[in-house]
Amino acid sequence: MIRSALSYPSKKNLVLQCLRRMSSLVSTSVSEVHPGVAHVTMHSPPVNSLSLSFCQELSQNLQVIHKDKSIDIILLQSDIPGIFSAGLDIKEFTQPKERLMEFWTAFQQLYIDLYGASQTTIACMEGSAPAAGCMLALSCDYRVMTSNTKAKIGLNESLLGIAAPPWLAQQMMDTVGSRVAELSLWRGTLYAPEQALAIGLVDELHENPRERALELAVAEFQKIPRQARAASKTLTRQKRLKHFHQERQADLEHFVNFITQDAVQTQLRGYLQQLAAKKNKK
Ligand SMILES: CC/C=C\C/C=C\CCC/C=C/CC(=O)SCCNC(=O)CCNC(=O)[C@H](O)C(C)(C)COP(=O)(O)OP(=O)(O)OC[C@H]1O[C@@H](n2cnc3c(N)ncnc32)[C@H](O)[C@@H]1OP(=O)(O)O
Repeated sequence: MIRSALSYPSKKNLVLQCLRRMSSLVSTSVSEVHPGVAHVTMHSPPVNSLSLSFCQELSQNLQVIHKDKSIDIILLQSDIPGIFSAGLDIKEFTQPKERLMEFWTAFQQLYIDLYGASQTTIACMEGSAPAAGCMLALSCDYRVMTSNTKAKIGLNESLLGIAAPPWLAQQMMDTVGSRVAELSLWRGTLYAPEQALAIGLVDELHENPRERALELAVAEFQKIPRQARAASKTLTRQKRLKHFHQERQADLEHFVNFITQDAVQTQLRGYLQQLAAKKNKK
């Protein structure tokens, strides 16, 4: 579905037009909302879970925006009320080995494309962001979250009987510090907005994260020279990305070996049943 949120009469932009054509096929849309500022909107109901195709599409859109020199700020958002992203699509974990490899490779690529984006990126979270949903937010430069207490954010992988990959754990440590990250990871804590703000997992709470993110982008971030923003990002992220590229193949093998263990598969099936049971109780 195409979002025609091109509320600003910008110059013709072939790249964005091309993105809109691609986006009409699946579950992300891209629109320029202000000169230099693009919304990337996730809309894969019911919960924006990151399936293989969703990861690939989001990556593809980010790669095209990266090449578009007219865009210097990306606002990542969801159009599903109460949800930013439910994280990885758990059903993907039960697929055959070849598919698992393709899936994890696409997820790794999404991390590279978002965490490594040269543009300034802002996560506008109007709802929950567990696990890889939190990864999307952690990969952005700035996080604005709804103040609605129903929303939760964090790395809850341990509650599924699995663990976050090392590079995601590292993002958490870089953001909230080692000790808080350590406790959060083994407890699988999902934080309410005020708690997330208190530990520095998000940067701001707002009733309307989209409105606030656009205001920040235009009134604050665009006033900082673009090349200085990009260079500052390189300072803090280059080392992590280099390490990630070195470990990428090992990370893939580790994922497949880990996720295909019988005990892990049993845990995951149980977790999916819990989700279904919760829904039936509603
Ligand atoms: C040392 C070890 C090193 C390496 C290890 C290697 C590999 C391990 C890799 C681990 C990485 C994991 C990252 C992840 O992202 S795992 C996914 C974690 N996500 C969750 O736990 C979220 C679960 N969902 C929820 O909590 C809620 O759904 C949510 C709060 C998001 C929304 O709640 P709401 O009440 O609005 O909706 P529901 O009724 O719960 O759900 C609606 C339907 O959506 C389905 N659903 C929800 N989440 C997922 C998901 N993540 N994947 C697939 N499907 C999902 C849910 O079952 C409902 O489906 P239906 O019943 O309608 O069919």
